[in-house]
Amino acid sequence: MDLVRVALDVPLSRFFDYRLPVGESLSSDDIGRRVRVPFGSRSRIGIIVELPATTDASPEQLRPLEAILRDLPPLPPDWFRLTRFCAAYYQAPLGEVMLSTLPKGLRRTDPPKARAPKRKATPPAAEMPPALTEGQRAVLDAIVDPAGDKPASAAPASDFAAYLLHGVTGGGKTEVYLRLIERALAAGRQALLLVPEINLTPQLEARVAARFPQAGLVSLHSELTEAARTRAFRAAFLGEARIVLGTRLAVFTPLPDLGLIVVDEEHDASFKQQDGLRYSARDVAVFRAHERGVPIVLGSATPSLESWANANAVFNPPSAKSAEARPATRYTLLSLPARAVAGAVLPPLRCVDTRREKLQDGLSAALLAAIGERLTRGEQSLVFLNRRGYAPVLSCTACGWVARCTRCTANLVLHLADRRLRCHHCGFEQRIPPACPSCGNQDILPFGRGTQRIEEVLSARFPEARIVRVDRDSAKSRKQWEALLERIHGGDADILVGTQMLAKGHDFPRLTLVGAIGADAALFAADWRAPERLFAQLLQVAGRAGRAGLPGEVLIQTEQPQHPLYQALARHDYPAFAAQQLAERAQAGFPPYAYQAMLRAEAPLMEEAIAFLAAARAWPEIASHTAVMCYDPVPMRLARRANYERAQLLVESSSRRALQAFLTPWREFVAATRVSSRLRWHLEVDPLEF
Ligand SMILES: Nc1ncnc2c1ncn2[C@@H]1O[C@H](COP(=O)(O)OP(=O)(O)OP(=O)(O)O)[C@@H](O)[C@H]1O
Ligand SMILES: [Zn+2]
Repeated sequence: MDLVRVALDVPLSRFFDYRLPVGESLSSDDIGRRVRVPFGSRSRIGIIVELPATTDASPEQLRPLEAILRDLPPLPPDWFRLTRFCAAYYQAPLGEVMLSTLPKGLRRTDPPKARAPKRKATPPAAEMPPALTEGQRAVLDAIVDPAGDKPASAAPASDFAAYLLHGVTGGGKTEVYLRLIERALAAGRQALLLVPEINLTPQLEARVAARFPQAGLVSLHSELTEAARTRAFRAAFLGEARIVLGTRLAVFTPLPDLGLIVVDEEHDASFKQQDGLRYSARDVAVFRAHERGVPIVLGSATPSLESWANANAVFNPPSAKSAEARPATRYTLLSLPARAVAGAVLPPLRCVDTRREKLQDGLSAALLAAIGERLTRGEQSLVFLNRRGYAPVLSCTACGWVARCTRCTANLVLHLADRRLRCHHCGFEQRIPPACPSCGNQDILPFGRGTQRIEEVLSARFPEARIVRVDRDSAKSRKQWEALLERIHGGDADILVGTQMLAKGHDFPRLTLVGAIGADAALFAADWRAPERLFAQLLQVAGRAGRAGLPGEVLIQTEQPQHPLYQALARHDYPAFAAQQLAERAQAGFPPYAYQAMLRAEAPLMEEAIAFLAAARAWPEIASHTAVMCYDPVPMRLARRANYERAQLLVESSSRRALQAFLTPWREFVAATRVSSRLRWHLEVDPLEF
């Protein structure tokens, strides 16, 4: 009998066998093809993983396939290896992983009629590249040529090499990427360029397209329509698109001629998927480059400490708790120590000590004066505050009532722009009450400041200035975001007030002042990764100043001017900051000197969530995994979200291998536990947030 084994998008670690209908035939070349199969009372799309000789299914269970889809070539073996790796490493069911990496259009049993893609007009002539700076030249010389143009006999089995490109802000990393892409294209290969949030980088898209108008560049990200994403995926898979620019999900695109992977802003937390398959696209990209034998470049002005440790043997002291000796330098460190534009230097950065002065609506005299100077000179200023809304707290001055979310352990944020109170965790919203709901007092007041309030303060202070606020409320859609960017680029903005949306990757030539306010909170956050994130954010946002030859300046309002983080920042000294943080982490046995996984549970009652985790912790075989430390279940910091109480259980080991060896059987045990239908759980490997 002709048997077909199929992977399906179901939360089970197994495949399903079907019968080949009479008259159809398949060969091993068809492994990787999509098929439509009956499953329960419905049809589903699956992927052929094997043509087995025998099956455990009884003849009655064995149903015939409904259709073999031949609109695309079969998914290739390297894609199987990639998805298998992810399923094993991230402890997720293989079928679910495989199907979830495909665009929705290819997972539908009723695919919409494919429209022919709009023919693009004849591409314009390619833009001329600038002459390289010395730094860029040195970096490019150090990176192996992805070209497979060596004589076959001399070609090594693999061109894999991983580079960490540490380039100061404005150092010209993008030009390095473009030159690498050029080399890959010239060698007849495809290039994959991963960026954290495509929304934030229409500029990059335009730059790549202008440089390589013939390369059929496609973008892959979650904001595309289903049809557009399917089209882009096809073009990449068929090799028509020679450059793929995308967010984390693009890392799984089958690319027959892959020759280069670049991960820009590799430190960015957006590379980590926070639901479903919780993978790190950066880490998956490194695996993929290794597996395909192609070079990979991770770029950042503020690399993740994981990557920095991988590129610096010196930060891997043998004294670190690590049992498994970390391979000395797994990545080659390359750097761009100076700005690329002639005359552009890193802006001087100064802390404004706010203990010594009375702030005017949250703004120091020094910052206000500096903004005033920019206005006179016709330059732009950016006030950075990573908190959207008007104020984080609305409270009654008489009874102390505070507007809280009824569904979460969180305050409601006041949004004056549309007169609403909003929960930033669950999306709940309501009108602003006219009086205190608790005591009836009419005097309820906002406390603290968000971007809307700073915008209001600045427009009262500088009525003649054109102020543009950029945050997730003002740039809800990509269209709105592009309109704002256009306004800023067109010079129709004097003062920008924005969250981290403005910190990343932008190049505004007339921007010469950056002021950061409200940053201190992160210094004392309970999350031990908070300093790493704060440093990266501030250095990135500071890096927006003075990029085009006009001298820039950065002011940071703080009550802790002597804090080592700010001191390192003032010197633009990422290596010193990283060294200090890594020393602390080695001491405390935190990543990258330990490997972690987190089991989380949520249920209507905290007891249920904790009990589930306690049962997981009571796994009888736990004692035999001596290299793994299993902590006690605890409520999460945001203990309730959207009416679910949340708890977590951390497991940790100094050996990645030992952790993996523990997780696989443990997950099976956990998955087999009977739980109430109201309880949800997931296991996350290498969690970033606590
Ligand atoms: N070789 C060069 N000659 C002249 N200008 C250059 C050169 N390389 C890059 N530039 C310019 O320098 C500026 C900064 O470059 P780019 O945006 O690539 O920096 P980056 O390292 O990606 O910075 P960031 O991390 O801050 O985004 C850009 O305006 C770019 O056009
Ligand atoms: Zn809420």
